[in-house]
Amino acid sequence: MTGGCYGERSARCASGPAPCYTLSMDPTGQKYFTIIDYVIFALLLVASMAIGLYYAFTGGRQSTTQEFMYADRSMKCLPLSLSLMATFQSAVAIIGTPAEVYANGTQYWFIGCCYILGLLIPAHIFIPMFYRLHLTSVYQYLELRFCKAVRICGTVTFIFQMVIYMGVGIYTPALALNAVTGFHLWGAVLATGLVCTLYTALGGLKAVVWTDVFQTVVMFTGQLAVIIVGVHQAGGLSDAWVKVRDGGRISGIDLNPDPTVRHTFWTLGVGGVFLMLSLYGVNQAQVQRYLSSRTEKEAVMSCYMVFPCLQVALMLSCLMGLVMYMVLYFVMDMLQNFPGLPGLFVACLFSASLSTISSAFNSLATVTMVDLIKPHYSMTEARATLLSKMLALSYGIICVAMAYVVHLMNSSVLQAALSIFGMVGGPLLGLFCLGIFFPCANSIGAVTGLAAGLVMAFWVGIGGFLSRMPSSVQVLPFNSTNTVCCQVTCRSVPACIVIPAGLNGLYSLSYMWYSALNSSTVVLIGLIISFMTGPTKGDDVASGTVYPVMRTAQSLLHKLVKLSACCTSPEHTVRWS
Ligand SMILES: O=C(O)CCCC[C@@H]1SC[C@@H]2NC(=O)N[C@@H]21
Ligand code: NA
Repeated sequence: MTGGCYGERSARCASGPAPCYTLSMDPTGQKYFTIIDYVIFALLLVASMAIGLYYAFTGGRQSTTQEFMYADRSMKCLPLSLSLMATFQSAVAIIGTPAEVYANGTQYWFIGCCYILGLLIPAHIFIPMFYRLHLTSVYQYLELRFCKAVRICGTVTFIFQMVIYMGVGIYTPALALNAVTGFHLWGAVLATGLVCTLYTALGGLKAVVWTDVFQTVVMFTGQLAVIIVGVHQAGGLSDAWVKVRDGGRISGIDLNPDPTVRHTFWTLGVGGVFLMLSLYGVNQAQVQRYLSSRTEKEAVMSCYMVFPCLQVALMLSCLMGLVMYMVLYFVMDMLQNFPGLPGLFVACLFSASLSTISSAFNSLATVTMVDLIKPHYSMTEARATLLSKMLALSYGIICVAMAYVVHLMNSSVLQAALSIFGMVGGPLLGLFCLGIFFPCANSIGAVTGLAAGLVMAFWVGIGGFLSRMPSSVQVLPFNSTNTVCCQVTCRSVPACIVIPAGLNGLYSLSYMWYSALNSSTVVLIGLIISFMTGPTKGDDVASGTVYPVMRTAQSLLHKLVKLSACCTSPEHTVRWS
């Protein structure tokens, strides 16, 4: 955990920029739950389970895949918008964002600017297209536009991305809880994984959406409670503001165009648009929610309504970073005098985690069934539904195993989660953009482009990670290249990786540009290969699978010209006599 201090005041705290809170702790440095905290935490799990069971034994009792995967396409925009927001608002955001704001100031808050285009483009391009194609999975689009091989590549890439992401999602809150309260790490992982797997496998998408709604309420309540108590403890709003301002936490807008600077308005506001498109435009978990809407209009409305939800979530997370100086340690100490509040905050943490990994299980089971199994094996509806439930169960087990992998990785959670999206979500976004905006792109170009995007993603992502590892590597200056040699600390024989100076620029690219870089790589390589192997003819493309960029641009231009003409025509000009 970054920042902050506990135990007796350390030298750094005395002189550090941020005021420190000396927490009275027992020698093991942990705070303990009171009984009411455990009750609140348990209530969250029981309530989530109850919602899952309710949808397992009511309505169609989850007896068809249409109900299990798409809630019989009966969902309304309000629950959907909360569920869309909750799906990618996990414990990583609840813990990582406040820690980010505390450690580096409020620059990260500018990521809110990318939500505008990041939701408008899905609402007006991706959702109408996917909805009118009556897709059963977003990867079915790839078969319609290209061929089955491209669909399978997209599906496998998505599975890879979400399996890693849900490992981070389930591990983060358990680690935080263990670090602060001594709660058994794997006990929390298993409890979360078990409850989540059961209500997802039994209740289907309806259960996932409605538990997301309930968990969002718990999430916001928990964060709000901590902020209110935190401001109160700091002596009220004005004192809190003074502490925060004097602590240098408020950052102005940073317009530095340098793409290697980690967080600027450009990396967050522009690079973030590509991140949002990869999540809210083409990610199966979100597209599945758009497709479960009663009408296309409800789906578009639910996308619009995500905007305020995300802004509130971002504001609460950033305010927590400002008001508290150590997310969990501080919470446990500050709330210690308010029995039940530590439990509420931990319930908030696990609500964020449950609402994310349940969406991951459900979307993974759907694409595995729809894209990988159903096209090859015909089976009765009952068997297909049972198999989907078994798949959700299996992904639950994989998720717990992934938590162990993440445990071994031990990197900063917020950046890890966002980097996964950039490294894997980016190429997928590029693949869909290649199909949707470039009619000339062909299947060979699509597959090659995706492969190039993934290679670029892992090369820059891992290269960047390695070149930033200060502890175990030492950069030895050479004339034109940097040799990065592992010291004896590396388990393997010290290997020397030669990084040409030019590449250093690429490796130090802000992780917030990964989505943009990787999606652009897919489009660029995809187009080059398509032209080299014979571009697709316009009329060979399946109808409804290409967005008419030129026609839309022309009609927009036409409207603008008409608008400006009518405003400047004589009968319309106001005479100022
Ligand atoms: O799982 C998490 O909470 C971390 C990933 C956040 C994904 C993106 S960041 C921009 C947008 N705002 C959110 O709260 N989630 C998405
Ligand atoms: Na969530």
